[in-house]
Amino acid sequence: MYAGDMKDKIQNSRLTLQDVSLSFGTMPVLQNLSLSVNSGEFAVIVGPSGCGKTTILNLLSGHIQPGSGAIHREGVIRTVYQKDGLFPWLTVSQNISMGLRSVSDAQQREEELQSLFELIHLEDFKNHYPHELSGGMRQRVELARALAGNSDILLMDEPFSALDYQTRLRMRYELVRLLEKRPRTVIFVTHDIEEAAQLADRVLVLSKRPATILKELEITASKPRGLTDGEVVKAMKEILEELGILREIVV
Ligand SMILES: Nc1ncnc2c1ncn2[C@@H]1O[C@H](COP(=O)(O)OP(=O)(O)OP(=O)(O)O)[C@@H](O)[C@H]1O
Repeated sequence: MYAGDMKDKIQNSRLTLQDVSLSFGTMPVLQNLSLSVNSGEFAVIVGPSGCGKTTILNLLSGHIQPGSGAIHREGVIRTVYQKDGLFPWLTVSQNISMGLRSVSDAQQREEELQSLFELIHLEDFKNHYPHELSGGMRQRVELARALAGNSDILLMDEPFSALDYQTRLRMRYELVRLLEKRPRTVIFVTHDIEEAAQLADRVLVLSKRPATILKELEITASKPRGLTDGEVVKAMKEILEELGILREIVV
């Protein structure tokens, strides 16, 4: 699937959890949780540590099954995690090609690979191995692999949290730029309130475990958003308030 067709195809990528409950042993992690992510939407999930954010992504990807409730998914899902998911024994080019296995035509695969390299500006590193790249470069390769071929939905679990602050800021802009070229439906988990406010169309603020949605915050400002843009600062304040963090710091 190529950029031109993507806007149409993305119309069909929806994700829904309906009344989902899940326990690990006797510990309830999710209780009657419902949420829905629209085609082309960038939804960010924030919430206290251990409240069930990764569990929600695992349910959405189909890695685990709910105890009760329904999950509805339409579209090809790719995941990007915090931990470097590249195969260390494969070159950058071979790693990205893993995302192109469904493209059967060799020439089409080669063209797509070339276009992905141009997109992430790493043409000179095709034959390098992951350990020869910086952390930010490795995450760009991860993004290229996730955006390769016919994916529709990206599930991203704290993808930038292992990077230094400046690289994280750059990666936010990079992600916005890449999604402009290759639109996807995104569900993005983060602890970083700035990141949420700069990237999200909608922020879902979760409660402590068992997680419920405390607040849904729509952010309509155009992207890329600056860190000190009015809407970004306002959203950060609202998220912090909802999480009870602003109150704790002030007290
Ligand atoms: N496979 C599992 N078996 C047992 N317990 C689990 C399993 N996976 C997660 N848990 C527990 O479920 C709860 C939710 O975990 P989860 O990883 O979804 O939280 P999280 O919100 O993503 O946390 P963090 O923000 O710290 O990454 C935690 O208490 C965790 O210990």
